[in-house]
Amino acid sequence: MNQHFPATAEIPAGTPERPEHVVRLTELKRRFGATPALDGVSLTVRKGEILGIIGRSGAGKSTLIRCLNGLERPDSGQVFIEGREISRLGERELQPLRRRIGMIFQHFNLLSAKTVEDNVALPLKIEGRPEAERLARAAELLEFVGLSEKAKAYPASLSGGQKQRVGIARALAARPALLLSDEATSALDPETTRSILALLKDINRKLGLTILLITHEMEVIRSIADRVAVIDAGRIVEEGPVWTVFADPKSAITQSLLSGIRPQLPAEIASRLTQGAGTEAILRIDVAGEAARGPLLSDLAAALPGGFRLVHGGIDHVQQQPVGTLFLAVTGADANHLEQVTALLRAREARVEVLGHVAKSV
Ligand SMILES: Nc1ncnc2c1ncn2[C@@H]1O[C@H](COP(=O)(O)OP(=O)(O)OP(=O)(O)O)[C@@H](O)[C@H]1O
Repeated sequence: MNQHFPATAEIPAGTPERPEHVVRLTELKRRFGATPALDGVSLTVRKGEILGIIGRSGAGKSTLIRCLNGLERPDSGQVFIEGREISRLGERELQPLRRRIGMIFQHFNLLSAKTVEDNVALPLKIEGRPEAERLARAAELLEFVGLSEKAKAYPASLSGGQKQRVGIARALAARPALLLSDEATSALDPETTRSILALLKDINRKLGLTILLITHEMEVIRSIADRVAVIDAGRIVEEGPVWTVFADPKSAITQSLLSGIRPQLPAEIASRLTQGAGTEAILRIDVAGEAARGPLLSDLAAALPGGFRLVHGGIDHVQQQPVGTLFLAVTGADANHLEQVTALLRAREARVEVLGHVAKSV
């Protein structure tokens, strides 16, 4: 049942597709009138990984998904699914390829007139599988998502989290190569979101299934993604392992998307900052990985005879790596002192910025 599409003659010579690339997009462009919904997107999703694509409303996420499942044709560029170029295929040739992508949606998209087990078995019915096989697979999947007792229930009697579990079971029914999650937790409360994300992580680990996660929430990326690609105005503006992007976001849009979950200078201090000298200098220090494992604060204490106070911040863990931001108020440090401290921190691969001064103790 777990069929793989053979390499085809349609793959241009000289660009051998690599089996570890479940999805590969090259310079994808799609314009609606004057709006470039996709403006040259190149991206790969590697076998077994969870790739998160994050962007604000209008960034191009839906257009990207529609190009991936062949509902939208790009103006230019290519979409490879398991090594097969799909962007020019006709509807009939697309059908079996679409089945290689299991999708879950924000509003679950279950059929209300069908029972839970029939919803789960639907992709197999479409494939023409015999009933006994369909029901056995549905039972297996409902057990996996923890909903065996709901097999005969109808979607209306389920909670949002349960509906999404059914959606996930249905997406897995035909043993896809890729699970595509389109804002799958956006309609759920925080606790249910956590349990659905934990289930997706479990699916990735236990089944080795590749997951492409589309979201506008950094918390979702932080929880389960291995890699993140940030999309803005139809372009991938930043891409990398989640913890490195969290530790050192390069683009303004990534910084802005992270502002809700990374420590920020408290507004009451920010409003009192001046660039002239004052009694206390306010420093922002960003550390990650090895730099966050060293005795940074005791080194700082030794270098700052006037002392300092931690006014805000902390160390978080992203992909088991420490990633932290600290805001310090440094007392009695002249420009010379601050330069020495800055050099010391940079030597330890911390990023440091003197944000300004405050006239009084904060
Ligand atoms: N069929 C269409 N006709 C005209 N403009 C479109 C069409 N589809 C998308 N767009 C435009 O393309 C841009 C990208 O839209 P898209 O829906 O892909 O973004 P998105 O990131 O999915 O946004 P959201 O999170 O709000 O769904 C937007 O400016 C949108 O208005």
